Amino acid sequence: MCDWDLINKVWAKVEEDLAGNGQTVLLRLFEEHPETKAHFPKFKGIPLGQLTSNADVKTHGNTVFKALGDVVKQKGKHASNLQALATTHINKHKIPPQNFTLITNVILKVFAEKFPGEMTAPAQEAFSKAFKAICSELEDLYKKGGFQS
Ligand code: HEM
Repeated sequence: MCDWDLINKVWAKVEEDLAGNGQTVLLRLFEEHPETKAHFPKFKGIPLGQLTSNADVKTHGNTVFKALGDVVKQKGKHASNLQALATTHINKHKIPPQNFTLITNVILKVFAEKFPGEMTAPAQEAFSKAFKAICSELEDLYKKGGFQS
């Protein structure tokens, strides 16, 4: 069982600057795992240094975090949210599933740095468990969706 109430408590803090926090995560993902940037038609041709001031990164950060917020607010009943994400990321964006593990690990790290007051040890544990469950459910959906890398 995941402690979704604890996760939602931290998420309320994240929402104080949803776009900015999403932007930080995307930039950190591109910095730590440069191969992930190549999956984004809008960003792949732009050097990382120029992306820090790119408004589209912030807009996409907001899009990603809005969708992730919709997942955490379901408190576990997120099957239809994950199905929608899997469908587009398999068929339209063609993102290999292990990228979800990369981004969720980056999110954990960024939250621990940015929100030390909220990201207590139990909160970190709750996020870690929830993200593992979400990534494993996405992987199952990828298998069912016949993902071809
Ligand atoms: C927390 C995990 C993630 C969430 C919640 C998320 C959410 C979204 C949403 C809501 C969209 C727009 C609607 C759609 O097409 O479904 C989107 C688009 C996209 N996502 Fe994700 N995503 C996640 C992880 C990733 C990862 C790890 C990658 C690649 C490394 C990725 C690559 C893309 C691309 C290329 C697009 C299209 C961007 C464009 O409009 O130019 N996503 N994502």
